[in-house]
Amino acid sequence: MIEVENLSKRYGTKLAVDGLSFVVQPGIVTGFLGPNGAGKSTTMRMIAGLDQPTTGRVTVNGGDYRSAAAPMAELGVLLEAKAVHTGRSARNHLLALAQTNGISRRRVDEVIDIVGLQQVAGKRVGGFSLGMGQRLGVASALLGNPQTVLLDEPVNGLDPEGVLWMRTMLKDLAADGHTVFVSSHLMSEMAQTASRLVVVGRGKLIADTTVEEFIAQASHHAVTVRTPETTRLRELLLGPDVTITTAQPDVLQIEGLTAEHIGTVAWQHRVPIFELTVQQASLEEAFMTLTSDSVEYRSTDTTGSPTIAAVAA
Ligand SMILES: Nc1ncnc2c1ncn2[C@@H]1O[C@H](COP(=O)(O)OP(=O)(O)OP(=O)(O)O)[C@@H](O)[C@H]1O
Repeated sequence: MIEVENLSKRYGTKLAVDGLSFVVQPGIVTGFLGPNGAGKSTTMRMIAGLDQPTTGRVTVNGGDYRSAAAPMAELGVLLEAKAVHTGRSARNHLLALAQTNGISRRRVDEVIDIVGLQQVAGKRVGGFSLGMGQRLGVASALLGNPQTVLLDEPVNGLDPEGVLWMRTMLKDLAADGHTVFVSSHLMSEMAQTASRLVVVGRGKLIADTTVEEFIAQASHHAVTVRTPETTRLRELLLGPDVTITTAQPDVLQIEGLTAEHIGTVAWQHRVPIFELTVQQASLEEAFMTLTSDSVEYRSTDTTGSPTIAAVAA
């Protein structure tokens, strides 16, 4: 479990993290989302004990994990590209890490298997692709079989097979009772991986909720109806707080009524319905809506980047 209480971090005049409080529970994957510069990495660095909070506190598994007898069994961390001896093989890198932390050689082979680096474990890390480097980073994080794992953008640089592997591995870890806290810019990926979301913008908490609630909050609750009798159906449904627009000659867009209500009225008045669809925002759309006021750097290209990877002008 990770408990973050009234956490703030100031760099000069910049308040990078502003009074954040949230709890990351074991047994599920929790996603950490926010536009560029929202304070995700700073928060993760403070959780990992690599940065000192200006105010507030963090506990991992109920205490200060660094003073635990075996810190690597408490928290496994994958932050941005790690400093690794590029001349060393992946196995030797992990062996060195294991030795200094009292971890067995057997566990080194286990984590190499878990991350799928068996074929290249003897090769120099310097020749690794970004994706292989990410897998090695995950292997290091898992070496101590930690109760809690903290991963900053772990799918960065992974190919589709690697992304699928990461998703499955994170879910398996959570299903085994671990606490899994993972940041990503890839909203669609988070939708498939995480059960809960902590969303930040300009250092502040925007949402701490389930993926479903997050999407529902930002959805317009519009219902699309396809019928050959648009005029009649419109007359039957119009009322206070109901907005009906004609999307196509045989398609109505209805806001303010549930699909159940629309379907029942149509059935009662023998109006044929060929389609009745509840519109739901995608996680990308929900994210854009809820964080639109907190984007620090905005891209001038508004053609719909799926990643909100905003560009500083
Ligand atoms: N060492 C530092 N000195 C000064 N400002 C910093 C420092 N580290 C981060 N910041 C600022 O704090 C804010 C939060 O940065 P942070 O890297 O935590 O955001 P982020 O959500 O991880 O962003 P990204 O998704 O781009 O990685 C940014 O405005 C950043 O410029």
